[in-house]
Amino acid sequence: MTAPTEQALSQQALIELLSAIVGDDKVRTDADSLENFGKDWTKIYPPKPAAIVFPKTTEQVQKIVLLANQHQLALVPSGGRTGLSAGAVAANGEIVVAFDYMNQISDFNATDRTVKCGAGVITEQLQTFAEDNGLFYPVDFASAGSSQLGGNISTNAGGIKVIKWGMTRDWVAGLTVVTGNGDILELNKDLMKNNTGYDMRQLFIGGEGTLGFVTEATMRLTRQPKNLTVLVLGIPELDNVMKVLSQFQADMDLTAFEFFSDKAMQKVLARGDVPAPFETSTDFYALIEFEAVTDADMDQAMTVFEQCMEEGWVVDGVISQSETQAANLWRLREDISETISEWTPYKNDISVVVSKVPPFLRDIDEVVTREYPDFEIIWFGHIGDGNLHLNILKPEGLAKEEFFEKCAKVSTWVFEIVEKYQGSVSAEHGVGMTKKPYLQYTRSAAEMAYMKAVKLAFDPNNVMNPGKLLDV
Ligand SMILES: O=C(O)CC[C@@H](O)C(=O)O
Ligand SMILES: [Zn+2]
Repeated sequence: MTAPTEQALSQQALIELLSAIVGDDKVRTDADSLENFGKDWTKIYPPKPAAIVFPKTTEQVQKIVLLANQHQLALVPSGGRTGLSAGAVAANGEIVVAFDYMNQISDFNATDRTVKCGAGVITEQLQTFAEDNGLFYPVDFASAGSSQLGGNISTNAGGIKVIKWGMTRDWVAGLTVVTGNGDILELNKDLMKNNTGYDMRQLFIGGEGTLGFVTEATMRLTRQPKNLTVLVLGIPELDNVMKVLSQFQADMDLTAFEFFSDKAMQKVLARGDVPAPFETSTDFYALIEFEAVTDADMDQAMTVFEQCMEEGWVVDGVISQSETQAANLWRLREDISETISEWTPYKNDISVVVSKVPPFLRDIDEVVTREYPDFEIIWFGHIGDGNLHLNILKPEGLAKEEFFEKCAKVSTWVFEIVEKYQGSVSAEHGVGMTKKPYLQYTRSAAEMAYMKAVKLAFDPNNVMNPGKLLDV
């Protein structure tokens, strides 16, 4: 459906054509909107979009894409803009397609346990909807109050419950997308079983809007968990965190297993919003969550905790006795990212298979402590999934550019270790612009050539989020 390419448009003509599709009041070019909708949480690249457009239907998105093909315009999809890899940044005069008005929840089906969501539905909106209907949407993260489903799907967002419930991919029953060619595709039609060849739905999940834009999704829901209980344990040696994980997993079904360093926790505590978990301070902490359905579940957790104490892996611990206590313990972990954003952190979001975490972590920690003697290093993450967040904090007096340059150099060594362990340079935050130069540490040259071919099949004129994920 690609239309022939025509002359470049003047700004005025562009606004008129966009307004003809979505209406005058759904196109914005004021300075505040350009600044706000042109960037995500990375804040590295100065935003410079040409216009922000707010479609209300899939057909309007299709018309915008056809227009982009006709005039060689670049489109950037925009959801809650909570991304950390600059996947939704418009720094080069692009048109931002914001999904805020496509936020309807409809077609709830209690038998199939599915519900249809516009791309602009906020994660928390879906979580609340599920709860109101006696069900549960389990993909959760600190930014659930502002992230949108279209963005979650396009980045295959993970979060804090992946160990039990998986990533966003596992909850997408069907998708409506507009491809870079301007075709509307209904992918998988919400089926549980559908072995009819390539599952193209999966290409759009985690595709970062480079093949097309997700406009609607049917999401799966599940039963509500019962009495989620949180344990925080003090673990002096990093190596022992994984021993604690194995010990708990041998006997229990966990809904989360997270870790954070004392340095990370001290930053959160310094804000004064949440109390310390216990008096002893250790270099590392694990946060464990499980369903305490019966007294036996609680006894089991206590038995494993005592075993870990006897082994000397754990020196202190606390268990939540109420939902409020559980929520406060979670804040020790969930507030880290936002708290440290004050220090303009250089972010790494790396992963390996769980069994390789201890040597992987040791190798990387050695490199970063050697190479960053003057920088504060903050470790935390979803260690139960093999996913570590390594944040390097910028010292106060150092210019941002110099800091990022130094970090990028060390990144290469970090990613060589990632490659050696066959890990990922982006476990859950996506590639966007920040990780694009490092994709080859995780993807082979042959894989990347196929990825480019796929991109061009769906988006031959490279109008969909160009410059993100990979260059074509
Ligand atoms: O800021 C980060 O590095 C991680 C953010 C998020 O993925 C988290 O797990 O809190
Ligand atoms: Zn994370």
